[in-house]
Amino acid sequence: HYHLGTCSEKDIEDYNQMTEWLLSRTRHRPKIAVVCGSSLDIPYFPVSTGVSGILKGKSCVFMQGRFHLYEGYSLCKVTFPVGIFKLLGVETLIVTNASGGLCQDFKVGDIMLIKDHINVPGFAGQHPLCGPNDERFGIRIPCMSDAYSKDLRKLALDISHELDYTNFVREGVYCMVSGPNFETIAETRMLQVLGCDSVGMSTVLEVAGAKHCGLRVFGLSLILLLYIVSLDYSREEKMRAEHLQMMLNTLIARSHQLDEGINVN
Ligand SMILES: O=P(O)(O)O[C@H]1O[C@H](CO)[C@@H](O)[C@H]1O
Ligand code: HPA
Repeated sequence: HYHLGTCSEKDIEDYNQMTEWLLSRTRHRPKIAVVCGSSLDIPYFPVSTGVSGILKGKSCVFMQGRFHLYEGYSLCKVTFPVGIFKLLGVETLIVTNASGGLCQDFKVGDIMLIKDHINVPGFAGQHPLCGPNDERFGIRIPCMSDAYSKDLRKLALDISHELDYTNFVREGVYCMVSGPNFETIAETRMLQVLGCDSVGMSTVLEVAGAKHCGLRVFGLSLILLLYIVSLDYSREEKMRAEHLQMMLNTLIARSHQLDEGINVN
């Protein structure tokens, strides 16, 4: 059932059943959940599959692929896995995605640590937390100003130094659009003006859900393509200013022609 809007009684029942089902089938009690976007593939896994296991000594649950709004899933469905993670006892959510670079300093292949986001569907009322608040998960109006854990970002930056990755690890603001088309040039310019460093069609809804239920969030975005619409108009502006001045001067210089014309008529 595809609907945009809040969770129904049935969805809440789904949460409980799914959690029970998962807990009964694995001895793992993961504290970390990883949503693998297009940038991170678990080999041999069909789309939107979950798996839990031990990675580097830590019990983790992974989700291969995710639900996107543009696929027709409801907002509730998109954030459903996050609620499940919470009920499973997860404390930290790691989200990854592939996005288009808007920041002029970025290069294709850069890894952007997400420091903040802009929720474009949210501006249009398409927000997974709209509707009656599910108190099991969190408060009615959650704070979103510190959605991406500062500590985890600091740790990631330290690690990028240790690994000698600093020339391609960046930090930036991720913007979610609903898709499914890539952005027009005018939209790209708009997003750049709004302070977005990259744009994609996911992640933000999951993060809003995660923040609502008190998960610590860390986000990584792989820059897959670059929008090369330059915002640097300074040279052109200068040229145009000269041209404008020239036009004005010429107009004034020739204005007698107009007067003469009027006089003639
Ligand atoms: O964000 P993930 O899931 O990585 O997917 C990204 O890749 C798709 C576009 O190629 C869009 O869905 C975009 O959001
Ligand atoms: O350029 C993009 N725009 C939106 N979504 C994307 N996902 C990967 N790249 C992009």
